[in-house]
Amino acid sequence: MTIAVAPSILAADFSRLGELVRTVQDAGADRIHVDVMDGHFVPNLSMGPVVVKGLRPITSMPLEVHLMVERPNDFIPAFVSAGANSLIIHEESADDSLSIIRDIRARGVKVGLAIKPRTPIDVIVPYLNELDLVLCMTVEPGFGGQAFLPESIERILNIRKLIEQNNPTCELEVDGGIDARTAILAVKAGANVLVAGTAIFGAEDGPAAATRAMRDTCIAAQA
Ligand SMILES: O=C(CO)[C@H](O)[C@H](O)COP(=O)(O)O
Ligand SMILES: [Co+2]
Repeated sequence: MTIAVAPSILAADFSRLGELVRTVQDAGADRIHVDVMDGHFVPNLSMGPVVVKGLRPITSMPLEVHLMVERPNDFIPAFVSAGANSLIIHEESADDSLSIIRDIRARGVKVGLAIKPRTPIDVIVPYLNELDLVLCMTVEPGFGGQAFLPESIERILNIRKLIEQNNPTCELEVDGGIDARTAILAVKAGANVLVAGTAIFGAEDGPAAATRAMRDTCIAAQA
């Protein structure tokens, strides 16, 4: 399966956001990950549809929105209108995940389901047939810059098995503490989409070199 690198703009310098997005695009990033936090589902605030709207005309990369919010249903129309290409909701955030998943797809955008590190992985099974992507959180959601949780590896292996059994075209994304070292472990366990914020936008040698290095090492790990 193709490996995709998804820089998370949560770690970017917002005064230079457009320039940095173009930099990672030119370096081979595959999509941009937009972390949306409401101060309720997670104890932090971040960004909303205006950021997606602002980025839409300056990049050809797909914009994927990771909704860490209560009542995700309330925000779907605004993100779709702003130009999001995929919306990822948390299984833990809504009682009616299936109807929200169907609503997102009916609006012509891709749909993903995220689970937090302590959520049993089996919760994804009833939805798998209708998903484009499963997001396995590898830190507690809410903040960038945290350390990858090592117990995630077994979860990734087991989610990959569920995907192969139920919907082999579904992507498996990992998010949280992904750097060159943990990306290789995640890819070997079965992940194919790598979200990285701090490791890309906080890299000493800059976001372009970090994007290229992550792509190259993951492709090598997969071979
Ligand atoms: O969803 C997130 C946090 O809830 C972020 O996408 C994630 O933390 C990426 O940041 P970093 O690579 O710095 O860990
Ligand atoms: Co995220």
